[in-house]
Amino acid sequence: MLFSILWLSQSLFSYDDDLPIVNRNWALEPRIFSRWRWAFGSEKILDAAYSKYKGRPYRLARGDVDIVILPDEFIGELNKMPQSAITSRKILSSSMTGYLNGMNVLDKTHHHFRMLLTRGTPALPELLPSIMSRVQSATKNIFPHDTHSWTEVRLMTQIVRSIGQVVTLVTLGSSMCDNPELIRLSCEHSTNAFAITFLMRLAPRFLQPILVWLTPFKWRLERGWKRLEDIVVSETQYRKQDPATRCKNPDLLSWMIAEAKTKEEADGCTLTRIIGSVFAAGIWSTAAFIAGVLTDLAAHPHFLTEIRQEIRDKHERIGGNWDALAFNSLDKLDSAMKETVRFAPGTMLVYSRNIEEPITLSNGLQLQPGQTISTSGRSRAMDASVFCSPRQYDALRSYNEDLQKHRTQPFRSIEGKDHRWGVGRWACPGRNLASLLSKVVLVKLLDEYDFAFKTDKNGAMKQPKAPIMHEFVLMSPKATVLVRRREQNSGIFY
Ligand code: HEM
Repeated sequence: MLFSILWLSQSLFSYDDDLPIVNRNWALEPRIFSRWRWAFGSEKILDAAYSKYKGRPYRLARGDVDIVILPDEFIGELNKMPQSAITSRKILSSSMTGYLNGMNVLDKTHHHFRMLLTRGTPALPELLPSIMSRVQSATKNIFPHDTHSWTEVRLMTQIVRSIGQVVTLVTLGSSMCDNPELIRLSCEHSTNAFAITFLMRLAPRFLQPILVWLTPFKWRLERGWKRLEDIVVSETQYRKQDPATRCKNPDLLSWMIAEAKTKEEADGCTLTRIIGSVFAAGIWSTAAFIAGVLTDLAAHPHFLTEIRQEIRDKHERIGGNWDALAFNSLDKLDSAMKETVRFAPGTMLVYSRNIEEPITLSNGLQLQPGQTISTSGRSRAMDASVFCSPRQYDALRSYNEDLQKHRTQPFRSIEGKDHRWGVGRWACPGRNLASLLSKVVLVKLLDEYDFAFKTDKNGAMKQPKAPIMHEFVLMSPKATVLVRRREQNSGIFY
């Protein structure tokens, strides 16, 4: 009898598509085990699955959801599917526990996505001088001036503030982004939203709505949402009274009001949620990425010297007048950026999508509505048949491999061999901003400062590494480095 019940339940909880299942030991295993194994061992799980099933689809039990992980070859045919058949909305928001931190607005709209790409990207040259002046003053205020001794700093804490100000500039405009309260709010918002995701993904879904209130992050986040709503709703009302003149500024809020197609798209509360979600998506990821490039280069001084020289030569050639073209023609720095993101990609699972209509892939695999698919960007980035000696850091890998290709597929491009921005129609809409902004910050910091690491008792350098939790790879807020202003720098002044 017991065996019959077990057999029946096992059959009910199994799939009938014969895909191998990874990270679940038996069909009835409580999902919490998969959650915890994934939270703390995702890198090993993906590596083991890739060596076993390379080139074949498999099903990954993440604990919160079962995801069909597809090999790269299928991305091309999936990209050709209509938007009604495959979408990124729900899975992005549920992976970020949007139902707990308010990012579930991403379920309902793609208005911000369109605006960031179709309005934000073309506006970058116009926005660049404002971005540069904010980075200039933030650097002066945040980083030490002493050229003789080293100061220990929490790298992320410093960089996040600068990035928070620029993302606020792009989302709310120059009239609002210098408000210290708003800068603090944007940074804290991003931190609290991620903290909730990281912690709550450890708990079963039914307990999350209760447990989340036991964390300080939820209370802080809710206070932040309230304050952000006050600011954004009143600003929205003000701009809506006269969109022709008050929505002329190049910022996300203005574009979204001016080009809203429905009443809801221009609603102050919806816009608050969208702005908050863009803070969460853009600030921490960009700051962590910049911190990663700096520490990688500091740990490999021969690359750092070469890249500094490239910056210095460019500075002289352009007579100190940095513009988008100058930033985008730093080939060696661009190559180092690709290499850092290959090791620390923000998220190891990319191209996560929900299936909305039945799809049959060219290998005969049937994808059903309600299923979730993804690809393992991490496995590709560490595949020796894609990247030679993949576990070795080589800042000039892309530059030396094929300079022509490196230039036609720079860091900001979605055409690269790895999937740093995701793939296809729904790849990261902030990629052009993230790339340009990172270069503005890196040019200034690499030229003007030296970075070093503390040593342990054996004298070995302690380079801070981005820890991995769940599928996320992000530099810790507690990571510290030693910083010293360089006596000999090019005097780059934005
Ligand atoms: C180095 C920094 C960044 C990295 C590595 C990064 C990477 C990614 C990735 C991999 C995705 C998922 C794409 C997919 O599923 O195919 C994504 C989504 C997203 N990113 Fe970024 N991103 C960065 C910076 C930014 C910035 C600066 C912004 C905005 C100002 C931004 C806004 C977004 C948004 C809104 C989404 C969700 C898109 C949706 O609703 O479907 N990101 N990002």
